[in-house]
Amino acid sequence: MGYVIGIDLGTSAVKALLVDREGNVKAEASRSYELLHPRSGWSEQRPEDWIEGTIGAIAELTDSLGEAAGQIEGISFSGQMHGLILLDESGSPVRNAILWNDTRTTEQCREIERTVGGKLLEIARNPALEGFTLPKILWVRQHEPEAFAQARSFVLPKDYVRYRLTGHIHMDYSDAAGTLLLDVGGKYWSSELLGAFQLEESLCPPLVESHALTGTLLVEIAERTGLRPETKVFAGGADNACGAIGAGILAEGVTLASIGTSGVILSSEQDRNKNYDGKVHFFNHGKENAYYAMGVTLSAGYSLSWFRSTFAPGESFGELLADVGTIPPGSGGLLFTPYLVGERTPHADSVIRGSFIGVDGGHKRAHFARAVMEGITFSLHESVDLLRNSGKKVDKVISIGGGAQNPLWLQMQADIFGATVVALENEQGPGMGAAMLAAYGCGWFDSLEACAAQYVRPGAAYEPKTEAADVYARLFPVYQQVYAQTRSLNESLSAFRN
Ligand SMILES: Nc1ncnc2c1ncn2[C@@H]1O[C@H](COP(=O)(O)OP(=O)(O)O)[C@@H](O)[C@H]1O
Ligand SMILES: O=C(CO)[C@@H](O)[C@H](O)COP(=O)(O)O
Repeated sequence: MGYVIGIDLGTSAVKALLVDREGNVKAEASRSYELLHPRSGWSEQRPEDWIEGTIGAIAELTDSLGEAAGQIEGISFSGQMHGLILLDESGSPVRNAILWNDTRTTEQCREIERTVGGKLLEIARNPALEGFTLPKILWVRQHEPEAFAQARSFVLPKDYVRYRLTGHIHMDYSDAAGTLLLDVGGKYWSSELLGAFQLEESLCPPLVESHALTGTLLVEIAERTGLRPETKVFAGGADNACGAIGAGILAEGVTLASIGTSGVILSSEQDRNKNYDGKVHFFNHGKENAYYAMGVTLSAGYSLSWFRSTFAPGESFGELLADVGTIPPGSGGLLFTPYLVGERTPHADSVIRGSFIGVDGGHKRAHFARAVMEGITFSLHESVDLLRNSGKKVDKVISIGGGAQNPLWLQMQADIFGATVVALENEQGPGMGAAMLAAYGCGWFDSLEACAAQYVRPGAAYEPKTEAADVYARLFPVYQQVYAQTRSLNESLSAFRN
């Protein structure tokens, strides 16, 4: 036998998966950690929480295996994207990590646009958005010059964890693509972009492929995790790249829908010159020399967990959603827009906030819960529309993430997207993609495709139902008007946020 471990460093928790050579998940463990919101729009985490959580989760897996833990050959990572960790000379973070869903950097985004204009789309292939890494670097330099002066390099969340496990600093292309400093087509740090912002190239870590071997474990980490010091550590990739790998999306033709904290519609892309004009993100895939296009809803699953913790504290998602099936599609005229922390696709806007529109005296809690699910799915449908309008065929969608655990939500996705929606058997999200990178890196397979053929197991398929699909087709244009009609109201309300 032989095993690999896939670590998914998510926003709410780190999840570790123990996978055998045949692709069976033998054990899983997770550790959650705090999300800090020191001010409205700010979102931070303590990097040390990721380390403790990761070590604890791996130790739980090795404990469950006992003697056989010696057969774990490799580990790899999937990580929440874009988060900035600045490291000082000794490799310690100079401040907390600033995360992908932090929107404090609007001013820095405008500065980036003024400084490099169209070059950004040409080189980094993406527009300046608050969540990306470069604006965060500029924010720290401007607002916390003492912390910035100590910084010698920057890494992304999973790179920091890998560094602490191995003692070596690297970044893979799929995650580097979300920094706005990578020449995405050329696969190198852009000296033109770095120079434009007077940033030293030495700040940027060496670049590697996602399946690259980056080292073995430090002795102290081996002792704490129960792994052998010779365990191979592979670079890993951005969570969305790993989600796509774990769903077998390695070529064009099938689309990914992921409802985690954020929501994503993703399509693999072979042509590195494909031009989406910045309307959707364009990043390097975790598969060598491949790419993907993706639209992002910032608060997808987060909208539902916000709703639960605010209006149904202590209830499970199952309890919260138990009556949603009794409410007809359209939630009795109640619409929700999921802009709880601003939005990315199709409205790059850090000021906009969510709304319930059409509240009626007859609405019960279940109408609100259903409206939240529909609003999240409508938001993802805007990304489906963008892909379709750019020539992509979206007729089969693999659905992953916590949201895929609910069959009613899978049917709703089929009805709203107008496509067949397929769930995975034993859905494990991006952690499975990370495990596959380790399995491929260990040489168990000749290609990621061969690994996917063995590891990815499609489950139930959901076809659009005509009646519901018709209701949603009529409601979607109404949903689309809410953004424009609440934009200036939110501008005025922003002064009251703290
Ligand atoms: N049983 C469920 N039914 C519906 N939605 C769920 C369920 N469990 C989790 N979710 C949704 O999935 C989200 C978490 O997804 P997950 O993929 O674990 O997130 P992340 O990787 O970002 O931490 C929750 O915020 C919630 O909205
Ligand atoms: O910012 C992005 C993608 O550009 C997010 O998708 C993050 O990568 C975090 O994802 P989850 O925690 O929702 O998986």
